[in-house]
Amino acid sequence: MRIDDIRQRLAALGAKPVHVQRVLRAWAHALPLDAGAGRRGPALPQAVHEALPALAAELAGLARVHSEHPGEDGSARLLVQLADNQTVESVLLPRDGLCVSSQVGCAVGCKFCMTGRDGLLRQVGSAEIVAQVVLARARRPVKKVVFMGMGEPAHNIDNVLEAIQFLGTEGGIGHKNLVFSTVGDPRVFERLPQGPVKPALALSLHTTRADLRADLLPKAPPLSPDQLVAEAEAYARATGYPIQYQWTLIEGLNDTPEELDGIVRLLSGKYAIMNMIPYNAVPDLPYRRPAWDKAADIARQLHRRGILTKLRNSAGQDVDGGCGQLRARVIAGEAPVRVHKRRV
Ligand SMILES: C[S@@+](CC[C@H](N)C(=O)[O-])C[C@H]1O[C@@H](n2cnc3c(N)ncnc32)[C@H](O)[C@@H]1O
Ligand code: SF4
Repeated sequence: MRIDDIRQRLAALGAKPVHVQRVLRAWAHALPLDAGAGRRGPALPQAVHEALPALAAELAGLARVHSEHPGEDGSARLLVQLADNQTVESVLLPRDGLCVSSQVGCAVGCKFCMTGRDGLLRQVGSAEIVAQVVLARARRPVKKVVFMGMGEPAHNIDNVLEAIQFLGTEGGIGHKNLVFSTVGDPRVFERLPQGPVKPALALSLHTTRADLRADLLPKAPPLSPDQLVAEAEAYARATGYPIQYQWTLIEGLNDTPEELDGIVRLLSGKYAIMNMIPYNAVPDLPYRRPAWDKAADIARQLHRRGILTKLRNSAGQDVDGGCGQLRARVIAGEAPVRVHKRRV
């Protein structure tokens, strides 16, 4: 379901724009849909008022918690069941953040990512994206939303941008606290600068070598790392927020001295933060997580060479690392693993 469908249904019942906004704002903040109506503004038309219980039930059915898995770091991973029983993952992050999913599955097929293994199953509608925020807000405050869960937001850009625009207005989230995470796609560089709500951009770079990137991210658009950085830099300068480069650090693959030289060449002088996230191993895949000390040394070296670098663990990794792993385990009928790893 799209947010626009809800707007149109309310309008068909006689709701004026001010009523529609009031109902949607209440929803976005996990309040009863009639919260505030008649107190600080006009009462809702009778037909709208009468339709609210059914609408509330329908919106609640867009996303339900199938299971909840608290992590050691204050995060909690939610397996979220959509109305057609498909499931996606949302992660409640420490410090009022939320990671949401934009697709069930993903067509990019990154070789190291669990989400990409079965291809794309379906798009997540804009209302279903907001419903993940509403579910989270029923549990704790949400002041930042990152699109780093399952799926490639660029492949569902209309729904994702509709959700971003809504969250940045009625949803009350600061624009730079909405983070669009992508492998990089011409549609992103064309559409993001045009929107009234401009999110921050996280670019999953992973390597500075065009040949390795084409191999690891087989269905990502054929933009070279140099082209991606040039496009992203233009967006950073236009918005005033730095690009967050994502680098999933994989042992022996993109943790080499040549890659560090490549990063320095590509990102020196750029308005950028390099986020290095050691890989969470996925069963049956040949990729390995580097030792924490080695990852820390890489981050230090980059820092010394002038690249603002942060070494991070992905949140909730003790309750099933990279996005898509929890869903896969539950589908396979296995209990989520709990492993103890060093935290940042
Ligand atoms: C799941 S993707 C979703 C957003 C978008 N498709 C992208 O690739 O940026 C978000 C981030 O998770 C990372 N990721 C995927 N699998 C991972 C794993 N097993 N361990 C650590 N990071 C992983 C990706 O590299 C990407 O930077
Ligand atoms: S890392 Fe992102 S783009 Fe790649 S398969 Fe996973 S979800 Fe899709």
